[in-house]
Amino acid sequence: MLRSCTAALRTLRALRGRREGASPAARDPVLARRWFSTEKVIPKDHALPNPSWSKDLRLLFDQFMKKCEDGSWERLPSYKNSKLVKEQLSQAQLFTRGYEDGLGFEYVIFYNDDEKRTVCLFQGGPYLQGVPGFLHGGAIATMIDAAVGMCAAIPGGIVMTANLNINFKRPIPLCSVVVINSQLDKIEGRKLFLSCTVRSADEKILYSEATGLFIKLDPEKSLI
Ligand SMILES: CCCCCCCCCCCCCCCCCC(=O)SCCNC(=O)CCNC(=O)[C@H](O)C(C)(C)COP(=O)(O)OP(=O)(O)OC[C@H]1O[C@@H](n2cnc3c(N)ncnc32)[C@H](O)[C@@H]1OP(=O)(O)O
Repeated sequence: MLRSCTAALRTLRALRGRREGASPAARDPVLARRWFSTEKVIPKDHALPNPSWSKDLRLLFDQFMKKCEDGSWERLPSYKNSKLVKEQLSQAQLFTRGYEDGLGFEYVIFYNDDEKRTVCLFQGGPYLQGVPGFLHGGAIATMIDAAVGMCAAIPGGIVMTANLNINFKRPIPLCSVVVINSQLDKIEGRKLFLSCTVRSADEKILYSEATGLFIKLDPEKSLI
């Protein structure tokens, strides 16, 4: 926990330096080459270890990567930007990927198609603080929404959250690692019903429980 917070603070200091100093491209030759290059930039997959990941997060990540070897589990890649909105809103980016490494939402989601469930390994960084030393409830809700949402979107296609019910049972220490287990309970027409639990990395503490209703969008209906 201490190490991941230290890594996050290092990123913070680097960011402060960035505000005071020259442009990022001027300081970083790799970034500068990309900036001026006409080559197609391959988007960065954020669901992979980075230096801010704690030992617990890496350990769990390695365990799930092992489970992926027989094909029963699959690691879901995760990108900041969506091609769907690029033309209208060039600055749009996924809320959960909007922070520098280690400061906000560090997570990876694995999916098991046979069991219709996902496991999200999540480390909430120092920018997600609510009560001092603990994660903000809104940050927990966001991560639950994203994890349960992926569990709904894989079988359901384009879905939106219609209802999310959360019981916060214990506060989650900032920078700790939690495991969000989500499962699809039933489908009724366009409605997908899901449930999830948020537990400590050793599974001993139940932090939160939630249920969610996701609706498959009707292509005939406009969203606005
Ligand atoms: C645009 C998405 C693009 C996806 C791109 C993919 C890119 C991938 C990238 C990253 C993934 C990240 C995942 C993040 C997940 C976050 C998801 C969100 O936060 S989403 C943001 C937060 N969410 C929003 O902003 C959503 C805002 N809400 C809406 O837009 C609409 O209410 C709706 C689309 C949810 C449903 O509208 P509509 O299609 O017109 O549906 P009807 O009225 O016809 O009802 C159909 C059935 O459902 C029932 N029912 C409906 N609602 C409720 C309810 N609350 N309670 C109970 N029941 C409800 C209703 O009774 C009926 O039942 P029945 O009669 O058939 O038995």
